[in-house]
Amino acid sequence: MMLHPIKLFPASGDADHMRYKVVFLNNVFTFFGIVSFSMGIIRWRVHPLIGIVDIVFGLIAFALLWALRRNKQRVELISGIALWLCFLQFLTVYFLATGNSTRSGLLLLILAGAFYLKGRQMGYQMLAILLLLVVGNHLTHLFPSEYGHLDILSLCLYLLGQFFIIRNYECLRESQTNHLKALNTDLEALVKQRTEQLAAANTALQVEKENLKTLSSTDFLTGLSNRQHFETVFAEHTHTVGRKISDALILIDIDRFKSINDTHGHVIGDQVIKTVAECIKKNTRLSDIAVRWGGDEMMIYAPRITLAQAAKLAEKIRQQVHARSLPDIGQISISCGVAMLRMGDSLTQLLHRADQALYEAKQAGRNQVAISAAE
Ligand SMILES: Nc1nc2c(ncn2[C@@H]2O[C@H](COP(=O)(O)OP(=O)(O)OP(=O)(O)O)[C@@H](O)[C@H]2O)c(=O)[nH]1
Repeated sequence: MMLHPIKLFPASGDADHMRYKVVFLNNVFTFFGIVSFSMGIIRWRVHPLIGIVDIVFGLIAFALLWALRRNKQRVELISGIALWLCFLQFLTVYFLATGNSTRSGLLLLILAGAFYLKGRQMGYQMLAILLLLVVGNHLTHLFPSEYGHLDILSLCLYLLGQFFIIRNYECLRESQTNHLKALNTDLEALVKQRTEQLAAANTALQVEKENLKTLSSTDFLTGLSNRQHFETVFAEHTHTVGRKISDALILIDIDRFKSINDTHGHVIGDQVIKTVAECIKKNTRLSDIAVRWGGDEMMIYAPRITLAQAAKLAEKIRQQVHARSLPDIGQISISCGVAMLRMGDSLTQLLHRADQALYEAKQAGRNQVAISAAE
């Protein structure tokens, strides 16, 4: 349950972080001002000096109340002034008044106020000053006082008793605060640990996602893009491509691959496919897409390229493949068919022209590049 300070007078600006002190001082000034002022008027006839002192301090209390209402942020300064004025009034009343020991209760108020408003150090100092003054004056009789030995003893005991209660309460509060702080530190560490774990898990997930994405778009054997990925990219690309398209498709097929497989087995056949794929990868730009279309058929889709450049690229790859000598097999060769993308072309139409060119290359004796007759 949340505890709230008791308000004698409603204090505005309660959102202030020092509102407890402000409310406390508001109450003290109001209560003290009324009491002191009234007591001053009552005492006026019996003891004019004390009456004047009471009235003056009552007025000062109202002045402080007014100052506090205008300057809440200066609560520390105002509370300091109030404390010392209170102390001053105690001195005047204590040393000048006669015939009444009840006002010594003011001592207890000053001590509690010092602890509450100014903290432990000020509380200790005030306790020492008050004890010294009371006991010192009683021993030296510097100022006239009607307090007897027992009065002084009980006063000192009240002061000490109050001090122990405040001190113990402070210790209790401190241990509770420390306990809360320790809990908070544990909680912060736990939150930090969990956040780090979550961040690590998130990064791992991202990496896994990227890996899966790459895997789903890559041909396992060659590392080239797979057919499905190319079909998607081609559809997106032709959707956004402008009027000035100049893209080429180079269709590549390994010559007499069936007989390589039949003679040397599928494992060696796979090696041949990988070798051709490496040559293709080595000669493609970042903007090109190298694809394993299926079986021993691969292709390069090269955007922003002329027909002559595409044919030259195909020829270069053909020469490089032919220049390689594979263990057990020796030389291998490829045939290439080149076609250019036309406005409104579907992939099937483009492929059909490239395939026709490839067929021409095969018919003409293989190990060569042919350009589509439609170009
Ligand atoms: N090793 C291996 N062989 C494959 C793979 N996929 C398809 N093949 C084989 O590749 C051969 C394809 O041969 P074709 O392209 O039809 O004919 P070819 O012998 O290359 O004759 P030309 O193309 O006319 O020169 C078939 O024997 C398929 O079994 C694969 O992933 N690995």
